[in-house]
Amino acid sequence: MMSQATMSRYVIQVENLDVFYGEKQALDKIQMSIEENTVVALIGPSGCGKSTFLRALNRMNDMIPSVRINGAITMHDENIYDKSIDVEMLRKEVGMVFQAPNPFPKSIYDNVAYGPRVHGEKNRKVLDEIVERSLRQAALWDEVKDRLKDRATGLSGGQQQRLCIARTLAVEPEIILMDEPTSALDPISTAKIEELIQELKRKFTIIIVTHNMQQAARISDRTAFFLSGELVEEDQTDHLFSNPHDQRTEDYITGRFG
Ligand SMILES: Nc1ncnc2c1ncn2[C@@H]1O[C@H](COP(=O)(O)OP(=O)(O)OP(=O)(O)O)[C@@H](O)[C@H]1O
Repeated sequence: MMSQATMSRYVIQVENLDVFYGEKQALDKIQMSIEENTVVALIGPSGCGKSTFLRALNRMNDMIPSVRINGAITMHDENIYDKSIDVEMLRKEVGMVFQAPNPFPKSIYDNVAYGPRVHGEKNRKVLDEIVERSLRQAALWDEVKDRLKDRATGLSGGQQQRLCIARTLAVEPEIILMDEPTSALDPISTAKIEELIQELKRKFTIIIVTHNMQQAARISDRTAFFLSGELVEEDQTDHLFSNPHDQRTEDYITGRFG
């Protein structure tokens, strides 16, 4: 056993990650270490590889037939690309929230209970507890507690996105990936999700793709700037925005291209 002091604070270590779609290289030798209980923002122009990087972290790219991956992503001292890895378990540990809210056409309750049920939970009392806890963690409980049997698709866009976050939390992940989770939402719903992210990082590690640099600056501890498949710079968010090391980062954050 390692002592507490020598144990890595990094929940994710990415080493020399290449991702190809057929002949096209989408990520080139990415190195990044991610500490627990932080929010990491991924920024960069369209097509630079942000979503590809995010999807590499829970092996969502595996579903695309032409994909080829080199390098390693280590979580808890295991390479998630090892043959022995149970991808279903990995996706339980590393949850994902998408750009457009995508609740199932089921009740609010059944959306949140979905994951635990898939993993074998049948006890109604336990499920009730999970649903309430997850909805509370997603700051949605008070708005929906009297209508848990209503269809999720009747909720507002912002509520649907918080429901999708609750659905992710229900299986108790360690890491939450978010791919532009507020880009389809109005400013008030966006502010609620941003506030929620600040709350969630006490318990989870959050990696978020955003096109919005103000959002990255508001909510993240660290920011990673990608360009043409390369990780140009990764730093504490306030440093990256106030004192970037690379000219390309400076050009991007000052709006010279994008
Ligand atoms: N399924 C796929 N098949 C082939 N090429 C793909 C696929 N997905 C992404 N790519 C290519 O890989 C590169 C990186 O795409 P990716 O979606 O990761 O970028 P991004 O930074 O997330 O872009 P955006 O901000 O527009 O979502 C792009 O050139 C894109 O065209």
